[in-house]
Amino acid sequence: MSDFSLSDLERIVASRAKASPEESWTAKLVASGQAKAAKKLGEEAVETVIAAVSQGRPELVGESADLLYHLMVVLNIAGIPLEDVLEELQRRTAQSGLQEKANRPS
Ligand SMILES: N=c1c2ncn([C@@H]3O[C@H](COP(=O)(O)OP(=O)(O)OP(=O)(O)O)[C@@H](O)[C@H]3O)c2ncn1[C@@H]1O[C@H](COP(=O)(O)O)[C@@H](O)[C@H]1O
Repeated sequence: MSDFSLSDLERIVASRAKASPEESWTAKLVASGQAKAAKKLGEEAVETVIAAVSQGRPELVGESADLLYHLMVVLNIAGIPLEDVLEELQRRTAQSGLQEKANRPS
């Protein structure tokens, strides 16, 4: 069981965002702006989908790691703490996803 958490990744991303773009992918991505970082996140999402439907377990694990890392970069650029996302997920535990879908205004 890994003791590495998304909070650890959030801290690493925040710290590396301040590094030089020549020595850090995170800094390079942050310097390139939200449009580029979000596009990269989208690519990683597609690669994760491909891994889920047509590749093996190691590929899905690897692409999922890329996806979560790039999501952390996008959240960092937007100034949204991981805590806000976790709070939203916690709020949603009050009802099932099917209930929420059924109660949406049409
Ligand atoms: N978890 C990651 C992580 N996952 C993926 N990547 C990088 O994301 C980049 C894009 O990944 P791809 O596989 O899509 O590579 P690619 O398709 O060749 O990329 P391009 O064609 O778009 O250039 C690669 O350079 C990967 O190394 C990551 N870069 C950094 N981290 C974490 O951030 C820390 C700091 O990294 P730096 O900011 O580079 O110092 C690392 O120690 C890790 O903890």
